[in-house]
Amino acid sequence: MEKTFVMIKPDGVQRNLIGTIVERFEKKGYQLKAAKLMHISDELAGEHYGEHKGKPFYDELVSFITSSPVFAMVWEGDNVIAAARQMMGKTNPQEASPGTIRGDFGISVGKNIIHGSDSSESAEREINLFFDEQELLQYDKINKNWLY
Ligand SMILES: Nc1ncnc2c1ncn2[C@@H]1O[C@H](COP(=O)(O)OP(=O)(O)OP(=O)(O)O)[C@@H](O)[C@H]1O
Repeated sequence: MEKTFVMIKPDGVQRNLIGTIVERFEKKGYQLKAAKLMHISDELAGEHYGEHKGKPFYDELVSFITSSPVFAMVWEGDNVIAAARQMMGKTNPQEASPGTIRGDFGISVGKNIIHGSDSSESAEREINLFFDEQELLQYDKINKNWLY
């Protein structure tokens, strides 16, 4: 089963959008494997956004993502990496379609509410950056107690 890393950025947390976003994923049938409200260190921000080092918006990106807590999650399900990107919408909220998370709530390309892994390689890398293996719920091991 595929897994992806999704993170509600400081603007989404501050605007009380955690519940709305989690609900959108649950309604699509994806399962939450792990979640935590956390503060990103400069070091973790540098690792997470390493591919953008040297770009004109890099400093602004790191200072924003470390400015106040984010809500980090791991979601599991068929095709969840591509599905999450589709649910998020285009990077620039002005170009994102209505009905997508960024289209409905994003303000600017910097304050665009949410991050989601863009490939299976980045999903694995990002999940390992933010979570320890034992933080991920193993549904197959708890299935006997699962009610629905
Ligand atoms: N021109 C820009 N000015 C300001 N911020 C930008 C700009 N381009 C990208 N960003 C920020 O950097 C993040 C990473 O950029 P990237 O091109 O990887 O977009 P993305 O893959 O859609 O976003 P994310 O990686 O957050 O899911 C974007 O989500 C956005 O917040």
